[in-house]
Amino acid sequence: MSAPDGVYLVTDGAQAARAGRDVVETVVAAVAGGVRWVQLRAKDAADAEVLALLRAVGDAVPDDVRLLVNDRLGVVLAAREAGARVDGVHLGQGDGSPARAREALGPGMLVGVSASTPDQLRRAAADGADHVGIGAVHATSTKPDAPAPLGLAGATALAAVAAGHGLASVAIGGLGVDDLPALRAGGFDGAAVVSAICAAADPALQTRRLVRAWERAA
Ligand SMILES: Cc1ncc(COP(=O)(O)OP(=O)(O)O)c(N)n1
Ligand SMILES: Cc1ncsc1CCOP(=O)(O)O
Ligand SMILES: [Mg+2]
Repeated sequence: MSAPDGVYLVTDGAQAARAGRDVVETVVAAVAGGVRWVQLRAKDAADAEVLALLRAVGDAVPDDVRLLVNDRLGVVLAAREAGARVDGVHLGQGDGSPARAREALGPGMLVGVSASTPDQLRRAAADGADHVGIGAVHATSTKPDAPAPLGLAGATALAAVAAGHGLASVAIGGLGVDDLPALRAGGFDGAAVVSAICAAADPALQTRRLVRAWERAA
């Protein structure tokens, strides 16, 4: 299974609704704009709703789009058992054991872990994660309990530590088009965004801008 690369969409249903869309429409627009990595993040939804959303998104996007689920290993296991499309789970520091997720999912699925310190990166690698979300890069109103902003320099220093442990890395937190060149040049494999796409008036166009900024930095 591959590791995240390029622009990675993390969904937010409330932001999408405020912009006049649902999550499936937002994901379809982002995929039309070039996104190939999507994480369904629905903090207040019941597991059954997340599973239904996963099925709906899986039916709506091409096979080369990777689909991960935020926080909920149980939903990933249920989806796999039911034959629904799903590629892995993303776990934060308080979301349960990445080692248990790796054991349950086996080597063929993705385990992403959030990290904001070198020690968290070291443990993520030891626990069998294949990639990490490093942040928050900047302050963000999407996640009020996000770790303190690392800044671009602090985040890229952690991307180098992640690479040293054999982990792919995506940056996250307050990211926009202007951040992407420095993040890519600084060694990140991808950049994860929530509001830049979910709250955009035209999510396909905004995704194209993000993807172009990432590609130009190659
Ligand atoms: C790619 C990516 N990186 C980091 C996070 C944050 O995860 P977490 O710290 O568990 O916070 P919540 O998203 O669960 O609120 C992420 N979701 N994705
Ligand atoms: C989920 C998450 N984890 C760290 S910051 C963050 C929120 C990122 O949202 P946005 O891209 O809107 O700043
Ligand atoms: Mg979490």
